[in-house]
Amino acid sequence: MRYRGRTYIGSVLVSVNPNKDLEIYSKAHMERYRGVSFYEISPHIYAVSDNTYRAMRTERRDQCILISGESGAGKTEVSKKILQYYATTCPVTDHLSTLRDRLLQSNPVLEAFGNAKTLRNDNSSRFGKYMDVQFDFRGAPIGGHILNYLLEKSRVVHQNHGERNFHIFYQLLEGGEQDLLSKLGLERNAQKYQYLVKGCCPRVSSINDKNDWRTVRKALTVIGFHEDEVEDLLNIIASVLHLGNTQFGEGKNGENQITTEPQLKYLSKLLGVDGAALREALTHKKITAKGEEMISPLSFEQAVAARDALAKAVYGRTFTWLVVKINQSLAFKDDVYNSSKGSSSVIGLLDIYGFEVFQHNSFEQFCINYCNEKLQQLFIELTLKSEQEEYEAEGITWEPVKYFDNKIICDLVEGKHKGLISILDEECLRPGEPSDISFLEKLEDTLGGHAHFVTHKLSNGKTRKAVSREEFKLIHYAGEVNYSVNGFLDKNKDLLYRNLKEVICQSNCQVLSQCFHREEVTDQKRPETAATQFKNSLAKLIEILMSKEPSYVRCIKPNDAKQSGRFDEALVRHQVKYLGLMENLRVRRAGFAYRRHYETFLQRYKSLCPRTWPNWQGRLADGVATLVQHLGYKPEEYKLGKTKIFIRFPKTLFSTEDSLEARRPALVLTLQTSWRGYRERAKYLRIRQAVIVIQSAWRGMISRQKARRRRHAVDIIRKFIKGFIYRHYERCPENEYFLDHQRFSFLMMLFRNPPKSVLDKSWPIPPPCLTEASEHLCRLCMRNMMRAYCRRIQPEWKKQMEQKVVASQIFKDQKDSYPQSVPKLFVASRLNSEEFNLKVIQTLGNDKVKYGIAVTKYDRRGYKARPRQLLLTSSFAMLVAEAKLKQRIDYATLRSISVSSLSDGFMVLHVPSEDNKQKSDVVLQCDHLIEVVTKLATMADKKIKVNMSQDSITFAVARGKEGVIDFTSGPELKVAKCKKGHLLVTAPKLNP
Ligand SMILES: Nc1ncnc2c1ncn2[C@@H]1O[C@H](COP(=O)(O)OP(=O)(O)OP(=O)(O)O)[C@@H](O)[C@H]1O
Repeated sequence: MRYRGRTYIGSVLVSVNPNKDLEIYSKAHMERYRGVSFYEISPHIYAVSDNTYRAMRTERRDQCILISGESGAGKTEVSKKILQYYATTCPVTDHLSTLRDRLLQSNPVLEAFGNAKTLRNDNSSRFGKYMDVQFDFRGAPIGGHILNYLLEKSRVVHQNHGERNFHIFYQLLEGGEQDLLSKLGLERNAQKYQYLVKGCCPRVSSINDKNDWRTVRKALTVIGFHEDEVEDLLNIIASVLHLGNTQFGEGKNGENQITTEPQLKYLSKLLGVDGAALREALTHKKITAKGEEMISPLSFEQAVAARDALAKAVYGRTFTWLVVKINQSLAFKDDVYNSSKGSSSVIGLLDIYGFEVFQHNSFEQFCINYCNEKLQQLFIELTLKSEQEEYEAEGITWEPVKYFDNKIICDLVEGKHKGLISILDEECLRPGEPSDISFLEKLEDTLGGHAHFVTHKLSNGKTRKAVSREEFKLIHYAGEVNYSVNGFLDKNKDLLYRNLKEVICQSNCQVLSQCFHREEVTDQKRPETAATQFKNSLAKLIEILMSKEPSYVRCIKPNDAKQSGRFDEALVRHQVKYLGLMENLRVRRAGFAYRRHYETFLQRYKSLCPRTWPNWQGRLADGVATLVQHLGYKPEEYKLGKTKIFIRFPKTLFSTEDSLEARRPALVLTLQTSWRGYRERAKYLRIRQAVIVIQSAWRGMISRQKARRRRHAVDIIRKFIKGFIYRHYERCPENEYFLDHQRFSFLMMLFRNPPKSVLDKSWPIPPPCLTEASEHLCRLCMRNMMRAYCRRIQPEWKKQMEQKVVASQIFKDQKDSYPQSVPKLFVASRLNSEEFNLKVIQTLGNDKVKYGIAVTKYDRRGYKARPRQLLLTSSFAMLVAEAKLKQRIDYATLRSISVSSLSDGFMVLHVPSEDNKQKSDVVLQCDHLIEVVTKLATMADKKIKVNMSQDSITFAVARGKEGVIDFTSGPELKVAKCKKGHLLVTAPKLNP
């Protein structure tokens, strides 16, 4: 055996109670065992805890740890250490830390109410406990659930010598504040309470009730008990003590009555029931006979039994209520961890009473030992039997290991009809006067001859002494135990008189009303007996355990004296034997430490061999063979069965696990790479898909836009064509667009290219529909321009214009040289200027004609001159004077001027005279004929008539004679006298 009292058989941990603190449960120790392979480090409960935890996480299978051993072997301690390990090493969040605290704090509460000092163990669990710890997918504890089994209720009313009642009573009396005790009607002295003095052992050196009280009170708060609930709970505890002190005695009339009134008062107050009803119920019973209810008084013994039954029932049900409340506070909260619900896994911890053999064994020991038989059966099923059967089934050559199969004992206890429990139930239920002795007789009748059942009557002379007349002996797998049948029937029936039950059902204490349902009183159905209930709950427990992967911790008690360092070999040998450790060892030695289905094995380790990675295509067995060959397994290290591989030594599997661990980073990298690639590819595809969608939407939009434009264009073209066809019609739907457009275009054209000046006569041709408007517009435009022009025009320019207008009126289309004269400006001083080249060309006839010009007044402004006189400019007058044409001209008589229509510069001023002899016209040649004539005409207020002659001009010569000037056009200007005596002027032809 390894140091510090621990070793493994296969994966079974054998733990020896050191009975002292070993200082191997520190946080540092937990860290040492965390994630380390089972066999790499010295055996420890933390190794089992960690291994189970890792198995749960890697294999995703629910696990359970079965802790077994006899009372005082250290089971409860082991289960606490396991819980502590998970609480410390598992990942937790804020919410989970509350749960972790509750999980841990549930222990002191359950121990206070369910543990007691026994002869074998100062802190013996007097109930069986199976606890499920639920973990989420991250491995964090998220919930818990406790199943409790068969509380040893009889301890409430009776304890063997040297033993105590449940801890909570002593804790309350030792630790409870004085106020609290007064309120509960209690005294701080355990000796005062009948239920606490039976074992004569109120104080135990290893137990500090005062401290434990504080721990329990704190734990109740942490778990979430409401103050009212705690108050109710304490009331119930106190009421049990008061019940114990409730005494009966004979009344005046010889009837049985309660003699302790104060107790009754406290009881009615603490239990929240009517005092009189309770008094009545404790001293009378209600019997229903032939449908009629009758009340009959109880005898002294019956009243004591009824009182004790009430105390046991109240305490027992309160304990169950306590477990229910703890479960509620540990419950997995769906709403908080909804996401992880589906992926949660469970580790179950079974800490159940060990095999018990006392001096005096009763119904409780019978149930406890039956439970141990069942667990041994499970152990056999899961390890010894199934393992050997498996080798056979898998075709592995195997030398069977012999072991004792305790199924025969289980059947003896639980068998239908012929089982001990069935017989007990039958006896309890049968009419007549069944008794413990009649039960024993029935057992003898039915089970007589069974190899594992012995009674005084059935045993032979040698062994008869070992079994008393009121006992039966069972030869358990762990040893022989004598059970006294006394109390078997009562304990099995677990009956509470109906009227007592009715009273408690009326209680206004919240906890009691949850423990005692009113329907119970009315329900006619017989309740299940305690043994049957226990049998059924055990069957359920076995079912739960079977569904999980088990790990075992076998606890060994080294000595009965609870001493450290003392090893009682006989005692240990006995435990080793009954725990089946030797068989287990033999099977393990001869067998294989591990087995895995080919598929599981291949799936887990295929990455270690290039030929099996990533997928093996052939038969699974071939794949596994290839894999183990690659891993270098030696032939003695493994065997291949029909569906599984069997690995003999743990170290082989661990080295494979180590290889997997080493390979893991690369695998993770590969997975990460593939995943990232996959994710990016998916992202890319998504983007591409999105781009395609956007593109097609965009293209669709563009195409639709184009199509819309085209359609619009086509519509317009169509409207244009139609409009064009109907352009001459009245405005109608067919042409309205066209006309509008024409109108708009025309107006826009005008807007953009309006006539630049008044001289710009260009005007766009309007569409027919706008002809009239166009004319109006044109007129308006011209008028506007002209107005503007006129506003801008200078006076000289105006004068010029007026003269030009006059010139045009006279000469336009009349005289050939007119067009050339238009652009030439009239010079204001023309008539004064030298350029005014005026000379007398000819005087007709021989006579010298005297010409005279009467310059009556010279006025620079000209217009102001006397209107009746021809006003000539001085230079013009000078010229005339120079030409010695001294002639008096009465300009008022100058009625006409004759000019030819050709381009010559000749003009004849017709000067009328009364005197024909004096009369002579003036013939002048002038370069600026048009200007001169215009000015003369203007000066004469346009009353002068300008004759335009085509061929010839006749003029008057003095003395009544007439001269003629003939005009002809030729290449150049020529003046000559022709034969007829006419003056012939050849005017040059001008280019148009
Ligand atoms: N690992 C341990 N280290 C130190 N002391 C231990 C250890 N295990 C057990 N003990 C001591 O042995 C006592 C009994 O242990 P425990 O209550 O766990 O036994 P048990 O097997 O649960 O007994 P029962 O079946 O009666 O409940 C403890 O109170 C403690 O003093």
